[in-house]
Amino acid sequence: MTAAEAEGDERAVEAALRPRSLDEVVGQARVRDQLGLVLEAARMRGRSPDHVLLSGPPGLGKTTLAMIIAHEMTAPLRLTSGPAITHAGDLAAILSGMNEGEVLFVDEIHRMSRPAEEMLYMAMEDFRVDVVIGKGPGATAIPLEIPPFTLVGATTRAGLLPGPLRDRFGFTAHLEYYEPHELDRIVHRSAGLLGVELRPDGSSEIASRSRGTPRIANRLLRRVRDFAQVRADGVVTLDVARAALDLYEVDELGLDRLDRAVLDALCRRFGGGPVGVSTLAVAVGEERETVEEVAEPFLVRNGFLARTPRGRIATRAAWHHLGLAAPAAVADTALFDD
Ligand SMILES: Nc1ncnc2c1ncn2[C@@H]1O[C@H](COP(=O)(O)OP(=O)(O)OP(=O)(O)O)[C@@H](O)[C@H]1O
Ligand SMILES: [Mg+2]
Repeated sequence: MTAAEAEGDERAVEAALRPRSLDEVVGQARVRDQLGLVLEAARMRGRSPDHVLLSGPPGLGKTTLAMIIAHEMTAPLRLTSGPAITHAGDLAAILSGMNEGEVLFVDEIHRMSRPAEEMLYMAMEDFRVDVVIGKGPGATAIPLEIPPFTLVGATTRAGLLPGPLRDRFGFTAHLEYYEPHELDRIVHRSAGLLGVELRPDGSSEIASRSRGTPRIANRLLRRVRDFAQVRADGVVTLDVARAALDLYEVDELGLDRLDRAVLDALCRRFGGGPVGVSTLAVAVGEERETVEEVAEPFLVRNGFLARTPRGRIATRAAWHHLGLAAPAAVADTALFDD
């Protein structure tokens, strides 16, 4: 199997594990309740639901919820993403092809170009866009009606969305990291779908190392399953889960190789900081975005790293976790928590 095939395979498994209806969604009780109400009310009125913004760190269920919204409304779903819309014309082409009641999912909506964003404001509010034909003094704007639709936007960075765009969403759901008992249920559910035999303590071991993230829980489950099949009798017990996760360098707290590399660079190379996130990213050989959106939220949440106006600093817990003695000046996390 080539790397591309393997990745395609992973994506297919991920799709197979996605809950299809709100009832199947584990955790996020508040979001589920609120969204359920929005959808139910829209169904009663026979109208498209209000535009929905889903925000939160990667892997918590934004794409899943977008698909569920369409499914619950028995509406077709169109998928696109901010980076794919480089010109306003790209968006005009999508919008002009929409049918009444359709759900348009724009992933990474914070990465849309400015002109497209402005066109979207109008489309969201008035279900109309102005398509500009030609350039310079001869340019004319042709108004184009769009049938009522529901925009579902997803972003890992709600803070980056301009106010006017944020305000045009009738409902905003912020997804939170999952509790270990919720991840435990997700692991059980996925094991059932994948036909993996799982002991309760094996499952909770996977859940507790999954950084509060369903996608990671599902990925770790698959790696543990590999290990169980090849090195054991196929059953995921506590010992099997532990041995497999150690092999894949996921530690007891769920820190993976990137998380540890970030902390390691921060402490060993930069004396605990403060250091800018770009510098830190270069030091670990990763994109700034990856460090900022994948590693940092988890490290901040667990009190290993703090964001300060002057840069990132390692907390006492970070030094400890690496087995290093913290310099006397290292402050307690609480002072810097943001
Ligand atoms: N509440 C949930 N219950 C059960 N499984 C879930 C839940 N949320 C997410 N998952 C699982 O986690 C996987 C990742 O979810 P999803 O793709 O929706 O995340 P995302 O927020 O869109 O991430 P990204 O920001 O990277 O696009 C899905 O395949 C799904 O199986
Ligand atoms: Mg997604």
